[in-house]
Amino acid sequence: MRRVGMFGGAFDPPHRAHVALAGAAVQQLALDRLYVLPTGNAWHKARTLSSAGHRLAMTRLAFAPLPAVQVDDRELRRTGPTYSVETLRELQAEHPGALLHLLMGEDQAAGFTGWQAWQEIAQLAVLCVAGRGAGEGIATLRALPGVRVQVLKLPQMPESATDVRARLTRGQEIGELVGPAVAGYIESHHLYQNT
Ligand SMILES: Nc1ncnc2c1ncn2[C@@H]1O[C@H](COP(=O)(O)OP(=O)(O)OP(=O)(O)O)[C@@H](O)[C@H]1O
Ligand SMILES: O=C(O)c1ccc[n+]([C@@H]2O[C@H](COP(=O)([O-])O)[C@@H](O)[C@H]2O)c1
Repeated sequence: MRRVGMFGGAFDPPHRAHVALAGAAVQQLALDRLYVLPTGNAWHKARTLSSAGHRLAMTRLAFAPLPAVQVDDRELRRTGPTYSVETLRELQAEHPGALLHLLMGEDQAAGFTGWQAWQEIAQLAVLCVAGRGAGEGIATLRALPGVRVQVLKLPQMPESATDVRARLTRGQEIGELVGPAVAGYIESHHLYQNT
């Protein structure tokens, strides 16, 4: 296993931009495996996330069409705040010699120096960014010494989990945003009715 990716997120819920980003990364970075990890304790987010069980189930459904993806629940099982550096250390130990790639959207790139041990993350992995704005996040990363940055070629994608949740509270359709499997799960479990 020579090229390994990591893509973390709240996935509350996962939507089509997440899957498009993952698919583009597998192809453009020639990843042998991409670990997709729902976040356990998202210390950096203000709102309380949906339960780990629901987010894990939806993440499995959303990424099922991508054979290189392995949905991994280790961050959900870990106690304390979720730090990506811990996961990258584990992946490095599990795949000695592999080139690690950390995937993120540009909004996360913009705040990267606020991440726990970001310098170590930059040593452990190539940062692979999908545009989600005017380019400031990518410029921020490129200005950091010792950071390897790769920009994924993708059209700008307007989807956000915030928008999906807002639509659900208004009783609007979300199938186009999340795909039929996740939409069916949300409907059958009555999720996001009051968020
Ligand atoms: N439309 C998008 N374009 C590019 N990257 C995205 C997009 N949506 C999410 N991402 C990236 O996917 C990762 C996980 O995102 P997350 O699960 O927080 O979804 P979100 O849509 O940003 O959620 P929320 O609206 O609740 O903040 C992050 O790195 C984020 O930048
Ligand atoms: O490790 C950190 O300090 C850190 C700080 C902010 C975000 N992250 C990770 O970045 C990923 C995307 O975060 P989010 O908020 O867009 O879901 C998710 O896996 C988070 O755990 C990680």
